[in-house]
Amino acid sequence: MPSSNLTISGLCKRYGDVTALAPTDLEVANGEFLTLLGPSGSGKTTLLSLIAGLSQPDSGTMLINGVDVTYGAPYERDIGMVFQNYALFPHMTVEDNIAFPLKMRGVKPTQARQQAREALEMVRLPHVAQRFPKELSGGQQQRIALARCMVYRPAIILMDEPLGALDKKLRDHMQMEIKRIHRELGTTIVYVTHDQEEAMTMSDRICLMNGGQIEQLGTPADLYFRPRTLFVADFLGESNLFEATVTGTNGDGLSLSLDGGRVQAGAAVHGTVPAPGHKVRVLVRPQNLGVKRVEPDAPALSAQVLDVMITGSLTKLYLQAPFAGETPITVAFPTSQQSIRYRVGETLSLHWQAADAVAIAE
Ligand SMILES: Nc1ncnc2c1ncn2[C@@H]1O[C@H](COP(=O)(O)OP(=O)(O)OP(=O)(O)O)[C@@H](O)[C@H]1O
Repeated sequence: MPSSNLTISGLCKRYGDVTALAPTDLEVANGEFLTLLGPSGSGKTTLLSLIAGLSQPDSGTMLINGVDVTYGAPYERDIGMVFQNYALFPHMTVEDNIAFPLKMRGVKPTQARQQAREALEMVRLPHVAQRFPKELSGGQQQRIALARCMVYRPAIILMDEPLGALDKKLRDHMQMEIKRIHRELGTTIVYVTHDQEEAMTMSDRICLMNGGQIEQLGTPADLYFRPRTLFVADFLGESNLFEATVTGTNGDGLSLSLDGGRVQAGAAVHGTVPAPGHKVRVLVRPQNLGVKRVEPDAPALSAQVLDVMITGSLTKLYLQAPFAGETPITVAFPTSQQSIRYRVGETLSLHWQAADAVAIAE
């Protein structure tokens, strides 16, 4: 495991009665791409501002490469920042914009120019060196902002919704560009977004925040397939949640009864194992849920088809059943000849592999 270059212990921030960040511990490894993800008001920007030194904590400590910077000024921390509004200097050329932080650090002009050109190569825009920011597209300006930030090789780059102002196509492209640059530079990146797909695509680990606290910290796959709470299950991707009662343990998983005890099924469990008799919710992702025509007299978890949507390569069925509550159940599978045979109103039985389902204690 690479050494940790950001260590946060008990960091806390209040604004009057509002706890923007409850006491929080977080370690970010050297070279890691960590994303702070969460709904509006969950504390992402508060945590990022504390790391940047743009605001001061009420308590706790923060080390960057082992140096205590808890109350240090932003310029005393070895960090760079990229924001949604590119904040380039409008009266300077692209090259001068990028060379600026180097000149501020006392690098000689010829050396600064050389490094600025290398940074422009890195973001694949060497031909715009003599243009002014207003002569660039939004995506180009954001790449220049990134080049200006990485040119002095900070230990950590902080990015606050850097792609928020770009349209979807450009955002997808810039996600790949940022990932490539991250791979090539090996710098630690702490990235803020409220877009779960962006977080899943880009991160080594996601720190999912809720109400000023870390709800779950782990790899995208951890959070997607092994959520610890209903909030995590619901926040990341489409989810089906079924009410069930624990009937026993079964290796790494649980045996469950669903639909008022009519059907038995299995599910994996993470963390504390709920005792028999406890109510849980079973999470099954749409692509892990199978459907069959109901066989007469066979016990089945049955649901009624509400809608059939063939969206090109993927078919989605929406169904309803009492054990799923008000929310329609979603089943997704590759489109085939079978897709057009499902009928609205017909009853189907649902099934899944125990390893593809997760029981979450309520
Ligand atoms: N300067 C401030 N004064 C008072 N309350 C604040 C201040 N800054 C943040 N808060 C409050 O702290 C909480 C966390 O806010 P924060 O901006 O960190 O959330 P966020 O997850 O970044 O949200 P968003 O995605 O909307 O930017 C919110 O309840 C917010 O209203």
